[in-house]
Amino acid sequence: MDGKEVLLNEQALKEPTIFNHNGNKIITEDREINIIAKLEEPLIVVLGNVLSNEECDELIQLSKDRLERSKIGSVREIDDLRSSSSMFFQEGENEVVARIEKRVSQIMNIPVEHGEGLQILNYQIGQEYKAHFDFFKSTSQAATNPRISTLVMYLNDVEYGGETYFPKLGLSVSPQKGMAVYFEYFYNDQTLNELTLHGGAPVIIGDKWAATQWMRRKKVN
Ligand SMILES: O=C(O)CCC(=O)C(=O)O
Ligand SMILES: [Fe+2]
Repeated sequence: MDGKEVLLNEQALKEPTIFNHNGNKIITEDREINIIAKLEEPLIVVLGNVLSNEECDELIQLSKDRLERSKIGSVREIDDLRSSSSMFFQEGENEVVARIEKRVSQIMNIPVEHGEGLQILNYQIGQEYKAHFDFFKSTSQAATNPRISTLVMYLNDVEYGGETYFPKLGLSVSPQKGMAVYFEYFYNDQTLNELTLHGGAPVIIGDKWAATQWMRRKKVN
């Protein structure tokens, strides 16, 4: 190989991803998910038809009396970074949660047992989640079982604001009921992981409901 060929090969070589779906659909046990848009590296995938309208409404109903001010980090502290309210479901807590966990595990290609409980988030006007990384600091205790990927599902349409934005990539995803955005940050190349910096933009009109699934490298507990 001459120098030029080596260079071309290096450029063509992408790191393997956890997400393993090609084509325009993901066929899970109980639903066909649409692959709408992809950024290749770091991999970010916009997905449609992840949840039915009824599932979105049910998740809101089941969580709305259990919301508390959101916390951050592996030690769960209150911080200005995040002004939303949220709650976690226990794994398999009820029928709809169990069904969604199973589907999400097939989308994310990671066993259900590696998931932190499904988290429901509610943002009122002006509330936001400032730009952050979902992975833990390498110095934190939780880093022995790192977070590797995230799926943010939208449970309602937000009239204005509330986008999930990736400031280093100039990308933002508007919340649409039943749709989701997937991203992963388990690359060997740490610069790729750092490109997954993201936030939930302030809601300007309406309110925003979302469900987040964070996956870990190993089983949780
Ligand atoms: O609300 C959003 O759009 C983003 C949520 C998020 O970043 C998270 O739950 O980690
Ligand atoms: Fe996040």
